[in-house]
Amino acid sequence: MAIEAWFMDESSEDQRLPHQTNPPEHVSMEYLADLGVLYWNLNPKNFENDEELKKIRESRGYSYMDLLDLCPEKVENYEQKLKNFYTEHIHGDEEIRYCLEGSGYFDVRDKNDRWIRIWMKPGDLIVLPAGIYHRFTLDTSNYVKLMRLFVGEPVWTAYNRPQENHPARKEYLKNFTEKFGVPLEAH
Ligand SMILES: CSCCC(=O)C(=O)O
Ligand SMILES: [Fe+2]
Repeated sequence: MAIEAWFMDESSEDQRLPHQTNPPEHVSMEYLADLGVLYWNLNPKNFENDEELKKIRESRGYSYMDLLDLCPEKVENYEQKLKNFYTEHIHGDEEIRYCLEGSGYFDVRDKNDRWIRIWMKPGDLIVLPAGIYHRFTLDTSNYVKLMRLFVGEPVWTAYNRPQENHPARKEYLKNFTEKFGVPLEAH
């Protein structure tokens, strides 16, 4: 099963709406893979003893794991956190999220700096590469339960855009240049 992703429209309406263009422009897994985004579809009901998840964690060194239940009762400074999640940023490391319940949107910038909206639903595991500009919002269902994975001790620090001199950003752009032979415009 593939994940659903599309280019976003320019409207400033409620961030929890789908923001599809008219007509919709769907984005393939191959296109996302070119941006360095990895994807797996797993059985979310079996996350506690899933051999496939175990293999992914072992092969990629994801030793750390915790669960984030994104609702006002369970998260301190809920509104502020949601605001921060939707502020465009990068990290010095991969961001790995596995959706167990509910749903939400990860937005990532493509090589022409357009927003791609990735709809995370139960069973979707994605890896965003270090240095990719991204943000996250709940959708209109208003609830998501995510597994967070990390290599070693987790670092959640977000560096808000612009970050063109951040080593992770430079490295990400360099990977692009090597892959496509042309530099990604620095924004
Ligand atoms: C709710 S997890 C996704 C938000 C995000 O980009 C982050 O935590 O850095
Ligand atoms: Fe992030």
